[in-house]
Amino acid sequence: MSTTVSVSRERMRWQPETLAITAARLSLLVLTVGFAAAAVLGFSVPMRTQMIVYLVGMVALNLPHGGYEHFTNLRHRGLPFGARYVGIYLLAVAGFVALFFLAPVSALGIAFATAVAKGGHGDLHVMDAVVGSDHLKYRPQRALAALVRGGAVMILPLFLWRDVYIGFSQLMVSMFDPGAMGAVATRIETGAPVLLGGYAVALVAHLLGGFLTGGFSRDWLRDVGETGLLVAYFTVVPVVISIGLYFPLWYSMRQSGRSAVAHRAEPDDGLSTGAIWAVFVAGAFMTGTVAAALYLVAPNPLGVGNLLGGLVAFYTIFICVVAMPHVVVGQWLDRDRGIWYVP
Ligand SMILES: CC1=C(/C=C/C(C)=C/C=C/C(C)=C/C=O)C(C)(C)CCC1
Repeated sequence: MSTTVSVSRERMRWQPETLAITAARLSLLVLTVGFAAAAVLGFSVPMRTQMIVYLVGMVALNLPHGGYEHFTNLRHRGLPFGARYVGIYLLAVAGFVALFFLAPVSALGIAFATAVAKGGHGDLHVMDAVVGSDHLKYRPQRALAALVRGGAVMILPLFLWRDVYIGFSQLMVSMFDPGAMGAVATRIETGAPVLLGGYAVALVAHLLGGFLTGGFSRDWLRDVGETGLLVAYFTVVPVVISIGLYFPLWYSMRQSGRSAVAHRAEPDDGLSTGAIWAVFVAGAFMTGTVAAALYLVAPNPLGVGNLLGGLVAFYTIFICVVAMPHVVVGQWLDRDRGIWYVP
């Protein structure tokens, strides 16, 4: 009798990863429904409020998770590996900043591609570890899944919130070269319908392909549900808020669920609290130094608009400058483990 009770309690007790995935889904669902209702009732959120939400979401909620991601990637890896990682990472940061001076429009394109890659590939590994990805049987299928999930973040808002999107893109480019602004606007204007068409084709191919290889399975159904939620969220929620809350509420929340699964599978490395604290302080110091250096070298660090807009533009360039090597060095050059490690 008591065994039955404890077994059913065990089943009912939620694992951290289940909680994280559910919380992420619920957060985006509530925001999507709320903003859809607001739109129907004719309410709109002032840009000032949107920018404050973005900064709080990205700086206070998302940045700490980025530090934690680096920490878990370097944990268990030894000093030579850590030193090599940090060295290549800083070189990549410097190279990316240099590209913003040489070709700001192309660099901005790489920054946007970083957001797509981080969102998409990060989510693919969450599917592998927690949600289920058995219906994605072939490599091109997995690449398409990552493109569709990450593309929802950057491609959909471009079409639906075009003026705001272009305005901020111009602001970001103006940090380095206000003269390059005209070129950005026309490139984005002409590229938008092509990108949206491509995205629609990729979306249908991804969902159909998953059905063909996985059938009417639980994993496929979950994929349809989550992909649909992302598409609805980025369609309905105004772009500055949608991107600013996607990273903390979806990306980071779900990655913490994946990390919970990864930790369970590996032995404790015995790092003392003091050592963990020291690594975090060193990481925070390095991050702050990169931000300060970017502020000092950029000709117009806060762009040529108002202060709040300038802060959004500066923070976005900064986070892309540190995120690009995070994906390239931390994941794609680190074949053994990478930032989205799944045991
Ligand atoms: C296009 C665009 C934006 C770009 C956001 C980007 C590019 C965010 C990247 C975030 C990353 C890489 C996070 C990593 O953890 C803004 C500023 C929201 C304003 C509206 C238009």
